[in-house]
Amino acid sequence: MSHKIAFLGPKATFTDLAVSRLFPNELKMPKATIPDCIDAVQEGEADIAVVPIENALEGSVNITIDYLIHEVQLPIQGEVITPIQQHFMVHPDQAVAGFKPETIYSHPHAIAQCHKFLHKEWKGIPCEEVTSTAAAAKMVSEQPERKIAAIANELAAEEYGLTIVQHNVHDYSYNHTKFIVVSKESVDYKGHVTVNRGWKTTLMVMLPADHSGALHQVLSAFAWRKLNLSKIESRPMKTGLGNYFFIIDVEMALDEVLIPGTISELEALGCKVSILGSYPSFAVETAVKMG
Ligand SMILES: O=C(O)C(=O)C[C@]1(C(=O)O)C=C[C@@H](O)C=C1
Repeated sequence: MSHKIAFLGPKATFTDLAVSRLFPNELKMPKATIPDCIDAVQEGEADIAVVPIENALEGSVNITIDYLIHEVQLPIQGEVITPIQQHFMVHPDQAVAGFKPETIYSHPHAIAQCHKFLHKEWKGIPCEEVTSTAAAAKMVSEQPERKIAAIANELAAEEYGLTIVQHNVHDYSYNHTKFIVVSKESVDYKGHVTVNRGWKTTLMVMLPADHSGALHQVLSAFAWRKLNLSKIESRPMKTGLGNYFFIIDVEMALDEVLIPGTISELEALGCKVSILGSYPSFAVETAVKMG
């Protein structure tokens, strides 16, 4: 039976491209926002959600982290890292010499990945944030009479019939985004066309209040066990200024000794710890194009 995969739509977002690589033969279900994707899994409408969590230029996608911590607790069952290439595109009717956009539309992360380009080429032109890069491309395609542009990927230009005026407008050549796979059940990755980068375990750690040196002690619990951390990030608890939790990625699968031992040590320090997932990590090496 085919799985239903909720993803940040509409068709031809970067998330759509990531889904096509990881789950080429499953049924795709576009959703308007990241919380909608996660809700679809929680409510049983979809089996799996694929949502962006971190970009190499712009950092974390906070809504993904916050929604999984504060609203809907679903385990992370995988991650995939894909290259991101942003292009500047317009409706073919507007692709004429001397075109100057009145407004440029895209997803906030995409706009942030192209700040230098926007500052240099289109200083003073307002950028408006929409729910995804493909939503921006779709909008531009539906309003041929307006002098507007979108920043999106090549597939979105094809899908919505736009003309790419400038390719690769992201500010740094190493531009990759990490997407996570969220599901109630463990996920079978047979058939993926990606490189397996090993396993990871993601923990959420809340430090005890007013405990001097707590973060140092937390990190030592990993350090003396020689557990390699690939990410540590703090996010507000949303209970008061200065109250934060930490998301920690450990570069190994959940075992029976080292990670449980670390968690016991952290709990003995007064921390609250939960395991957000233990999962395989994949990478797509070349810019993705759907076949
Ligand atoms: O708008 C899209 O195409 C998305 O898939 C979202 C998103 C993001 O949230 O970071 C994904 C990858 C890129 O970094 C830009 C935008």
